[in-house]
Amino acid sequence: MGIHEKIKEIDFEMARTQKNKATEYHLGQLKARRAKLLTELQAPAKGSGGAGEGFDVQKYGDGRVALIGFPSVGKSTLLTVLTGTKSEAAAYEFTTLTCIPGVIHYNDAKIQLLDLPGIIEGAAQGKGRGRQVIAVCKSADLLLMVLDASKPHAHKEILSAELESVGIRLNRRPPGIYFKKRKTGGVSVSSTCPLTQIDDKMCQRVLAEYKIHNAELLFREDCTADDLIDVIEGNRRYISCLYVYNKVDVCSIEEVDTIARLPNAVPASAGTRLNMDGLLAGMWDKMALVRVYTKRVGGKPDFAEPVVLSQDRGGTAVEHLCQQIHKTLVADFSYALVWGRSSKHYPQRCGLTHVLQDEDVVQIVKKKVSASTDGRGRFKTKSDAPLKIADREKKAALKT
Ligand SMILES: Nc1nc2c(ncn2[C@@H]2O[C@H](COP(=O)(O)OP(=O)(O)OP(=O)(O)O)[C@@H](O)[C@H]2O)c(=O)[nH]1
Ligand SMILES: [K+]
Ligand SMILES: [Mg+2]
Repeated sequence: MGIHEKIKEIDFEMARTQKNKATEYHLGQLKARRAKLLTELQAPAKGSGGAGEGFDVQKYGDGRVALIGFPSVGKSTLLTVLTGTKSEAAAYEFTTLTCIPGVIHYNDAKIQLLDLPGIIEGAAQGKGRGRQVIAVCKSADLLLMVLDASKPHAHKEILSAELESVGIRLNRRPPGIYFKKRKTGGVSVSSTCPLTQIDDKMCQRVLAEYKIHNAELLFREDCTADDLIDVIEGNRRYISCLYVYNKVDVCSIEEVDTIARLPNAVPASAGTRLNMDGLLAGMWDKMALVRVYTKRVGGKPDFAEPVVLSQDRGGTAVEHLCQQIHKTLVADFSYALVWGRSSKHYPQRCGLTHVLQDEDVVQIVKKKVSASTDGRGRFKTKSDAPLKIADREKKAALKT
């Protein structure tokens, strides 16, 4: 029996099992079995390398945003409008067949936008170019799920379910569960809050499905069996998503108003350039990029080209700033002076762990390099330093 049939069989069994106290554990076990099969299904086919021909696009800029949606919802039109890179748009489905990259210049940052072929129900199981599209989505920092505002809103749920089934979690954080396998001692479950959706027995049944009989579990939230499965599987991608309801030019004012009130939703029309600013602003907020302006001793901050940090790409602490500037800077780091939203006083003297905020100005002070070392210290030759002091004394003597 193939994996698809096995999944279908489990779905059938889950559908016909009544939900009650007695079947609860059995259902939990089935969920785990299903999750395992889905993971198996995603394992790359033998011999295939990365995302596939036409989809291996190099990362560029400070963040990557992917356009995902059904065919002909206006993804390519949107790419062309936002980036100026032309991606063929037409009234027939599957106009786009590969991954087309463009760049958005916004708030001094460069954001890579990727146009992709339309995907359809069943994409997760390999329909159309589903697999390749999903692989690209997994590499993105933000997804723009493009929906046709004039079409049934159920499309959003169908697409979300497809992404869910390949381990992508939209607008969610990893569950607050500490999980560690042990050699002996059985399964120990503890929690820092009341658990209303899962108990010891359920944990044991789910773990047993993964042949784990010794483990420590600590719940920091009121989690479900699905959350536990996500943590055990460990391969989930937590990605932010904006729902772009395109083609609102053909909707009534009332419909646009309803859309605008939905969470994470942006009404827009790429064809008529409606609310492109709102879309860019929404994107910027979701990406939570942190622009840091560096400043040399005695100089002005470099406001032309910020170093852009993000939680999705490593982190936003001083340490991450140093790593982005130069690979040896962390080793040479003494302290940083920080002006801006993250500092309590101007400037604040900070260490490597200090978390920066958007538009902070930072001056990095390196450890004193001994004068005899190479050119990266303040003094090039041994004679430099004493000479400067002597100069200062000479000046002072002249003044008096
Ligand atoms: N009315 C209206 N039509 C639009 C809008 N944006 C795009 N279209 C039209 O919708 C059709 C599909 O646009 P595309 O940009 O090719 O859509 P796509 O999602 O890239 O399609 P595929 O690549 O085939 O998946 C084209 O005829 C566009 O002119 C819009 O805001 N309003
Ligand atoms: K199209
Ligand atoms: Mg297209």
